[in-house]
Amino acid sequence: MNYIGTRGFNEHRTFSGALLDGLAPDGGLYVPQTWPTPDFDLKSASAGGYGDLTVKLLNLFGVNVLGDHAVKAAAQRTEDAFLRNGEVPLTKLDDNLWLLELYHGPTHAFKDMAMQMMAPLTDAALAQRGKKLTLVTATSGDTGAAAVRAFAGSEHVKLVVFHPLGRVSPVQRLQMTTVQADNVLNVGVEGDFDDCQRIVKALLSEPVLKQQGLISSVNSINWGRLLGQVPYYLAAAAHSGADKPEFVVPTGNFGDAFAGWVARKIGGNVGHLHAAVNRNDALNQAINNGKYVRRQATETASVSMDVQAPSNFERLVYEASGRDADVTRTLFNDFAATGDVTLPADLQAALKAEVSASTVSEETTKATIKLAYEKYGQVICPHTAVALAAALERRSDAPQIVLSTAHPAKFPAFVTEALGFEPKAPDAITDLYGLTETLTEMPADVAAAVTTVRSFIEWID
Ligand SMILES: N[C@@H](CCOP(=O)(O)O)C(=O)O
Repeated sequence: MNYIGTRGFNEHRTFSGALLDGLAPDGGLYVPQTWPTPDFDLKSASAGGYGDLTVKLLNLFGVNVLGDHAVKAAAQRTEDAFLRNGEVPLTKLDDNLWLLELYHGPTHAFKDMAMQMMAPLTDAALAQRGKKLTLVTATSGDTGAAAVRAFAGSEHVKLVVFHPLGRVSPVQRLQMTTVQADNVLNVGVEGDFDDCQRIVKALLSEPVLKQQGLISSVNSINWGRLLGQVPYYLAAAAHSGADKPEFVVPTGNFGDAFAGWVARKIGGNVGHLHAAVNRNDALNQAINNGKYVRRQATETASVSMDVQAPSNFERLVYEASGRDADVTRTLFNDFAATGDVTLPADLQAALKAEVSASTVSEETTKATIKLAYEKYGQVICPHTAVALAAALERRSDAPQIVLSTAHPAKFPAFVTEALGFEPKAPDAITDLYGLTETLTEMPADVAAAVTTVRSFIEWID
């Protein structure tokens, strides 16, 4: 299994190469050269357990270049982050309606599954090459916390996490800034998530940094990160017993929804995919109105979804255009230059055939948190509420699985406003309050980021 880029990069990287590059050298995103056909039954694939399913899936996508030991370690760690008391965390709300609780890992967000897996895989890839690595990562809250948790203390990795200053929840910030590890640097950027992601993409091809050693990212632009999110679609679909359930996904950088697309593409028991966004709805506008426009992100309660330039939209465009690298490159280069592109009508229609999308207001988000508690007895986070609201609006006889992506105690203020009481927090969250924080601040500027990262990574080979 080799990987190529969405903008025409065709040098065929192995999984290991794609993992350590993060982005293809021409700025495109890595995708498998061809979509593999599993030689195992995906519908019953989780019968042997989540770890076993993950091993099969990782091998299918060529992760075995890193050796069986690394694959097994990765699968074990992702299983530990996924299960709730040893079980698939699927909660039935109603006939044909489930919540998939993806927040039972160490930082109480769905990012833990893939990030726990990325740490042993990255270690194995570096050991094979005898190299060290700088990881740069943009976060609107959950990715950064999960990355810090997974990589803190790693001997071979230095991790720099950029978050929009004052625009992640206090718990998310504490999860990042209170981890005192020499190999981790937290940077608050005077801007929004899209500024952070733009900076990260620029750093990956920055000549001075590249000269100093390997540099990659653990955002979902990295194929390895995204692959770690595929198994839970298959496990949830199998566990529900439903035939081709629809998945409704709270959406920011579009990595999670695209992982669902991958699960379906390789023949998984996955039906329709719906991306639910908050009022930062560039993705919804692109899919439904054919206009992809970059606006400044505004703050919402579902803060991790405050994204206006969702990176994985590029993978969807590549696939929907029939893997047309010229169309993809032109569209995303134009978008980077002007921030305003109109999609060709045939491309828009093709995108719509793959994924639907809708926008949920702040008012509806709050009302849905209340409804989830009163009708279903569930306390949910604002991101989950966005997806549940979208699912309820789409309700038919079709089975639906709503991804519940974070613990409500990561967003206590808004959840308390909605419910009139504070969500019960696990010890891992209450223990954060009062700890010492370490944070560097910086303008939303690539040159400033280069200086910041350079002075942090002087040990690189
Ligand atoms: N919602 C994310 C934004 C980054 O997404 P990723 O999937 O590309 O890592 C966050 O919480 O940071």
